Amino acid sequence: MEPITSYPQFHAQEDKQKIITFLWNWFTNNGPQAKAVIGISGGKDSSVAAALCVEALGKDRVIGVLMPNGVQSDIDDALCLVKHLGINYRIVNIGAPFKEMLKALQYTEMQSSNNFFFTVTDALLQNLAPRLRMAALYAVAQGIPEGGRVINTCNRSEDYVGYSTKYGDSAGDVAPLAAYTVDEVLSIGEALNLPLQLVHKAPSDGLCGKTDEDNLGFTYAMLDKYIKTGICDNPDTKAKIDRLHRLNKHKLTPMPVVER
Ligand SMILES: Nc1ncnc2c1ncn2[C@@H]1O[C@H](COP(=O)(O)OP(=O)(O)OC[C@H]2O[C@@H]([n+]3cccc(C(=O)O)c3)[C@H](O)[C@@H]2O)[C@@H](O)[C@H]1O
Ligand SMILES: Nc1ncnc2c1ncn2[C@@H]1O[C@H](COP(=O)(O)OP(=O)(O)OP(=O)(O)O)[C@@H](O)[C@H]1O
Repeated sequence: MEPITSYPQFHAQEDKQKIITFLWNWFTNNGPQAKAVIGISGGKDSSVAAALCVEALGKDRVIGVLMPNGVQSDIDDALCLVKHLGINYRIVNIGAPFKEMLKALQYTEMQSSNNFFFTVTDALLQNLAPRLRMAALYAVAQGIPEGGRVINTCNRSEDYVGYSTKYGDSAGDVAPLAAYTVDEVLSIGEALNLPLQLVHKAPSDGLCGKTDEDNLGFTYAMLDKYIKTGICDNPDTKAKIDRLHRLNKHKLTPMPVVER
């Protein structure tokens, strides 16, 4: 995905319908009885992705999984969404496994030696919760008698700069939003008549208390414009976006293998 000058036209209603048809076709070919299993954070991406699955498959084939890490201050937003959509949901709290894994890693840190130094960093911990959520989603999908398929909720803007945890929230069986930038996802959310407080909630990783835009150091408006037009008014921001894109390309490509 490079910035492109001939970016595809976008019409919220038409693209909404396009994704719904895509999901219907994908499930028909890859799990005609299967349910869509989706992590519901209460933010816009999971809300929009879940609503699209409901439109494509009907509410009885969509399972919301709420996965607080201990206590989640905005869990009411996730509950609001599942109730708005009328989908079945379960709460799988990742707090205990997170703590146990942290303990095991801290023990590994204590064993650090000159020839194997290891520290439990904030960055490492921030990616641990998304990976535990991925494990929970695949477990739920496998435990459903009809089978489940895990819905990836990443959008094009996040993917462009690698703003996701590899094999964490970047995982999934199908990615309905990956062709759409953040502003387009917002418009699709509005076209789906989702509660505005969810669609317009400031995106945050739910990991370190900062918004995505604080973490990235630029706004999604700037990023979206750059992806669509190749134009970035601020040279420092352009350099930052280009750098993140280059460094994170590995998240979007299949694992390299030896050619024989
Ligand atoms: N060149 C390369 N080729 C192949 N693999 C490469 C690689 N460079 C790193 N790697 C591998 O990738 C790993 C690093 O990737 P990763 O573990 O993902 O970690 P990383 O990219 O460092 O961090 C993920 C970023 O995404 C943000 N995030 C995560 C989850 C959700 C959201 C959200 O708001 O939606 C945001 C998070 O705040 C953080 O800024 C390395 O440890 C290494 O294993
Ligand atoms: N507490 C949670 N419970 C359930 N799923 C979660 C939770 N946190 C994150 N997820 C899942 O991981 C995805 C990425 O989450 P994250 O909060 O990091 O950022 P996001 O890309 O802004 O998504 P969203 O807009 O849905 O919050 C979410 O879309 C959701 O599917």
